Amino acid sequence: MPHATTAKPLLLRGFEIYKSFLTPSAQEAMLSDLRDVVRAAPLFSPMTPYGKPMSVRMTSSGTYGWVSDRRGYRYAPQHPDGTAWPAIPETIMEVWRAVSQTDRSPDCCLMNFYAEGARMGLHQDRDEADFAYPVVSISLGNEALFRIGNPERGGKTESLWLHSGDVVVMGGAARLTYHGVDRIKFGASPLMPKGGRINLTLRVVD
Ligand SMILES: O=C(O)CCC(=O)C(=O)O
Ligand SMILES: [Fe+2]
Repeated sequence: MPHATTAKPLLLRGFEIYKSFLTPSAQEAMLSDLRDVVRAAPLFSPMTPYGKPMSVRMTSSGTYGWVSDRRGYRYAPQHPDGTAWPAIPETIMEVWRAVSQTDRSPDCCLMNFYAEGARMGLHQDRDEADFAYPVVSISLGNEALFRIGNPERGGKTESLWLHSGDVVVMGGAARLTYHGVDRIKFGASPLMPKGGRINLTLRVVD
């Protein structure tokens, strides 16, 4: 498995943060797989139930993908264009197997694309059936200011910059901890010369 380190993660409010988990060549291999995913399941701009488009563009791989429209947020077995989601690439599955501490496979790999100005408000990931399974997050491309709150709404928060190749495990007592992305440092990066950030989250859905 071509990741740089399995050294002990940093712990921040129960989130396990593996800095530089993926080597530059592992990131390149993953990005190449993601180009195939996007060809099969194009990025789309989800509508919030309030009728406002989200600033990130999204797609998924796996048995389920995450969709959002005026009917609300949910996991769906098909892309909005009606086709099945492509399989989760093996380069991504390897990360899950290395850090998730479960034998269960993920059902969904949600891909968020952050263009200039995109962000994600503080939220909990709670559309999954069983919160005993972690959510595993992989960052590629531009750095993101990631904010971590508390298991309940409100209270003090802490932020850190996530870099390309970093992996975060949101599990255990922190599985329902609020988190979000305040901003990205948009610009050319070695991995993505045109700029932008990709975040992948692996999830057990049902
Ligand atoms: O982009 C990130 O780092 C976090 C994404 C996220 O929280 C989500 O997709 O639920
Ligand atoms: Fe999330």
